[in-house]
Parts: sequence; C-alpha cells; structure tokens
Amino acid sequence: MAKLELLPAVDVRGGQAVRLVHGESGTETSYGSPLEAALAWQRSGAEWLHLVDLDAAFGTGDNRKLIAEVAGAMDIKVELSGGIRDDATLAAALATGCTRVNLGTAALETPEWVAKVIAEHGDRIAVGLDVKGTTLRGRGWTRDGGDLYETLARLDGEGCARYVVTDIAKDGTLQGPNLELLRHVCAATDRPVVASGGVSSLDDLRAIAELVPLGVEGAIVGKALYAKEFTLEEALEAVAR
Ligand SMILES: O=C(O)c1ccccc1N[C@@H]1O[C@H](COP(=O)(O)O)[C@@H](O)[C@H]1O
Repeated sequence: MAKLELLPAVDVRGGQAVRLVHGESGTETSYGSPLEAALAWQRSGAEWLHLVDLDAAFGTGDNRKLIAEVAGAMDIKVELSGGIRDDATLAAALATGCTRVNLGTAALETPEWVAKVIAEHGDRIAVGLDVKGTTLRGRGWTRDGGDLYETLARLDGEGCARYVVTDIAKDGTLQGPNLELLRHVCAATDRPVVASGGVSSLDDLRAIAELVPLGVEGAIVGKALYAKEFTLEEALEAVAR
C-alpha cells in the first residue's frame, strides 16, 4: 500500500509565516521567516511543501516575490496556493517551478477558466475544496460558493487530477481531522485527495493513513508542527510503511 504523503504548510501573511484559526483573518499567530520555516521542513525530511499566499487569498495584497523566493529555494516538491485566479497569476505561480498549484476561489467563480487550465496543465492543477459542512467557501473562506458534491462531480467531469479537501471548522484548531468528510469525498471521486485541517497528533496522521486505500494521498500539517505537538521527523516515521 502507498504511504501517506505529508505536506508541511507555510502560510504567508504580511511577509511572515502564520497560522490562522478556522482561516479567519485576525487570528494570526506569527512564526517568523517563511523561508526559514520551509527550509526547516526540508531539512527534517519533507518531500512536499504546501505554500500559501494568504494575502492573495484574502485579497489584502500579495507576497508573490517572497513566495517565488521560497519556492525557488526548495529542492522538494511544492504545492502552491492563494490568489491563483487568472492567466497572469497562474503563469506567475507555475513559473516559480512549483510542482502543482491549488485553485480555490477560481473553481467556484470562474469554472470555464478552471476547466480550460485543467485541460492545459493536467496534473499541475489541483482544486482546493474548502468546506463548511458541505458548502464550499471562497475569497479567503468568506463567501459561499456552492455545494461540495455538485462541484466535485463537475470538476471530475472536467478531468481535475486531484483535490485538497479542507474542513474549515477544523483548520488551525488542533481538534483532529474530519475523517468522515474525507471518507465521503473519497466515495464521491476516484481522484486522489489531500486532507487538510485539524491534525493534532501522530494518531491523527495514522488515522488519515488508514484512508489511503480509499483514495487519500496526502495530509497537510500546519499548526501541530508549529505548536511542536510532534516533530516532522516523528510524523514521517508514523506514516512510513
Ligand atoms: O490555508 C488557510 O488557512 C486559508 C485560510 C483562508 C483562506 C485560504 C486559505 N488557504 C488556501 O488558499 C487557497 C485558496 O486561495 P484562492 O481562493 O484560490 O485565492 C486554498 O488552497 C486554501 O486552502
């Protein structure tokens, strides 16, 4: 059986690595230099970095230069997200050399454009399904954007390669992942799913790893690493097969 991939997160706001609670603006805890954080995860053995421009996601500016610097400094795979919503922002994101981008708001607001870029870029495009209950949220998770399963069916039909599923109610809370949501999404699609939100312990990671046969490919880990609930080395060991 394939092992669960781990994607330590570096979310950038105002030039700093931060963590939010429920993705709400104003709840930031700052963890210093994004480049230092990313390099630390790489040194600890990460194979992936989940890198987010939160200002671009919220529409409060962007950290594009810094994000490109961080992505360019990595020898590992990078999943890049936040504010990638049109040809210019997609071109800038792909030009960082990232392995793939993760589209959120665009999948809800400009579905024709997303279908086009999925057709053009295939596996380099993932869609972030950021949900409250079963309602998708966009624009920094401040606006409703439709039903999770209707959108998933549409994106499957358009050939979307992969989904990053975030339970907003869990994100940044250290309350454990929403395993039920992950099971339901995996039942609704045959595409790989990356789990995001709520990881608090090595047992949470082991529980997500149990879902690999259902289609869960990876897990994003944020707050738990920054809060030192466990080390990345311990996390990688916990999901090694
Ligand atoms: O990661 C967060 O904490 C987060 C909080 C609030 C909004 C977005 C967040 N992250 C990621 O941003 C992209 C969505 O950006 P966009 O809608 O495409 O501009 C998505 O990957 C979220 O997971």
